[in-house]
Amino acid sequence: MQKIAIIVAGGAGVRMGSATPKQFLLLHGKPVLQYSLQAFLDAYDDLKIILVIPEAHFDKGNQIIEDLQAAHRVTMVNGGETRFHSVKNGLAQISLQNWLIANTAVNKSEESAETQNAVVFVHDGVRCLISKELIRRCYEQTIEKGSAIPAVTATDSIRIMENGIPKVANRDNIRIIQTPQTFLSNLLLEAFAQTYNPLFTDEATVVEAANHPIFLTEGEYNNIKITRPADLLLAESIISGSQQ
Ligand SMILES: Nc1ccn([C@@H]2O[C@H](COP(=O)(O)OP(=O)(O)OP(=O)(O)O)[C@@H](O)[C@H]2O)c(=O)n1
Ligand SMILES: C[C@](O)(CO)[C@H](O)COP(=O)(O)O
Repeated sequence: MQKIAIIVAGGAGVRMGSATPKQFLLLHGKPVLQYSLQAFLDAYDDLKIILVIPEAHFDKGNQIIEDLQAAHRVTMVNGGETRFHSVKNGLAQISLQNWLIANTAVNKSEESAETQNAVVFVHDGVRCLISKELIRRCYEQTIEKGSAIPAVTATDSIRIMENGIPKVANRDNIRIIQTPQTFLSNLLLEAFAQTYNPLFTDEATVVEAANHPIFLTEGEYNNIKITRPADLLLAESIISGSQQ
């Protein structure tokens, strides 16, 4: 089935506190975002990427695409006000490019076009340690169940605040959610037609709000989201370890 990855890198990186948005900071001499793109390009030869970044940084995006020699596989679009709006901009590109239309004309007088399903991955550009194995696991499960949301179990003790009181939670029941959140395109396109709700923190919440179940799959502890300066140091040391 057709494979499309929407890599969202449209944020400002406020928590990182750096003038350059974190997706463009260097990790062992290469931008964080470059690692994320590379993993998807390597996972499947026939996968296309929609890269969502702020228009003001298109020059940086173009440089990354050139360094990866991937201009024929990557389309760049502008970011939105929130992550939800950035994903929506990416999804709009799928329709604009007619990627889901298969021409099934039997003869010229009876031309008809059929909409096909694709597998769409939505990935945080700043989860730069994503593995090919996880991408492939998400693809396989999506074909089988319609979605794949990577998740890992909690390793810290967890408490939930209830009216200001920290109540202990059974951490065995907690799952920490990652990306790539992966869906059949018809499910995702329908869900993203909804009006924005601030409770939409990821694609799974959007799809559930459209009354569709979502299915978790095993995530990876190394698949961290670069959010604060310490995450950058951790990623650097994980990459150093994997190169030895
Ligand atoms: N309007 C937005 C906001 C976020 N993102 C992307 O969504 C991913 C996860 O978001 P987060 O870590 O929150 O990134 P920022 O919004 O940049 O960080 P912060 O909240 O600290 O400003 C990142 O790859 C980010 O670039 C996006 O594409 N468009
Ligand atoms: C999508 C996500 O990475 C799943 O864990 C997360 O919800 C993004 O949150 P952020 O606050 O926008 O970084």
